[in-house]
Amino acid sequence: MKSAADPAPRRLAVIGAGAWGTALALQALRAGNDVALWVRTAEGAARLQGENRNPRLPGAALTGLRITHAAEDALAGATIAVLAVPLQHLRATLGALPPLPPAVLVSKGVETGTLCLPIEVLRARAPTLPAAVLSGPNFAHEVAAGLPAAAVVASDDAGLRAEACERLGTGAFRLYPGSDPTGVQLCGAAKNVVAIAAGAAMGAGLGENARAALVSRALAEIARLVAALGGRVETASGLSGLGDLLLTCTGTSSRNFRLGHALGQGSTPAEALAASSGVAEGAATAPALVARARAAGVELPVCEAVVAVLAGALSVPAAVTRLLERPRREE
Ligand SMILES: NC(=O)c1ccc[n+]([C@@H]2O[C@H](COP(=O)([O-])OP(=O)(O)OC[C@H]3O[C@@H](n4cnc5c(N)ncnc54)[C@H](O)[C@@H]3O)[C@@H](O)[C@H]2O)c1
Ligand SMILES: O=P(O)(O)OC[C@H](O)CO
Repeated sequence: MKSAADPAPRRLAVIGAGAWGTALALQALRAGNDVALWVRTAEGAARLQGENRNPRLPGAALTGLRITHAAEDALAGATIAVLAVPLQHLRATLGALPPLPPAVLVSKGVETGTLCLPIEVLRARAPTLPAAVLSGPNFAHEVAAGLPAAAVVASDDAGLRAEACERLGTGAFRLYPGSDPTGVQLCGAAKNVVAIAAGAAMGAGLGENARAALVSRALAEIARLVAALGGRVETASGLSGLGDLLLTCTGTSSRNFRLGHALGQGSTPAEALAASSGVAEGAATAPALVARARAAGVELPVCEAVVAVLAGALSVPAAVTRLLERPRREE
């Protein structure tokens, strides 16, 4: 029973009610927060309130969440905002929100055109707001179900990363504080592109050996990119790098893997994108990631192959041939 001495639960707002925002809202509730979940449209909010379930998360009841379309209500009194909209919509969403409390960004990707990472998109709106990124091998439906999982919460702000780990973590959802937000964001963006490549390899029937080789070489290119852009090489072998590559390049729940699989089986990019359910962030991120890497003088052969396939400039078999014919260097 709650005693008079128990502090009131602290408020936390989740902005975005896709699969991941909803799963994290449920997770924040389990961790003891008073949670508001902001839904983009009034119709969407009414549907979630009425049905007490999110169609993107079969089986997860939303009991206990305050679901609202009013951003002022969602953010009133909140001491942390979890920003969970797809990266390509983050800038527009932020532009329509009232002032934010310290933010935890959970989108993975690089913005088209600006080539910004999530925290850089936030900086355009709130230049000095404390910000963290949460990333790791996390399928939303498993986190929503309370199954064991881990992620890193990385920030330059030691107070925020500690608070976010405490406010969003539980025994089953193990959050590690980290101090390399640049590396974590690059790993989270790149793994979605690599998952498209892995899916394509499997869809084309190239076999398990080919996938393992592809993912290992992709890990090397991610580590080079992280180092070139000021992150730490070790981050690539952590939860946001190797951990998420393992999940997304092998788990058939991955939308990015499924998109690649369809390409490998012979769908055109337009057909594969039209058939994909939810947001496969790797598709929009691939050209932006490659452009950002090129600007830093870094070559990303696997990601560049994905860009060419998605643009319809190269078939999956031709992309494989191109990768196999590259001059060999020492590993
Ligand atoms: N689903 C996962 O398992 C998972 C896990 C970790 C990270 N992520 C990341 O979280 C982010 C959100 O993914 P998700 O899986 O929750 O998305 P989703 O595919 O479940 O839902 C898409 C969301 O985007 C919203 N949306 C559509 N058009 C919009 C617009 N114009 N402006 C603003 N919002 C719009 C929809 O309302 C919906 O809430 C992505 O960056 C993804 O990479 C997802
Ligand atoms: O379904 P995907 O490919 O967007 O992957 C979801 C998460 O990013 C996995 O960590």
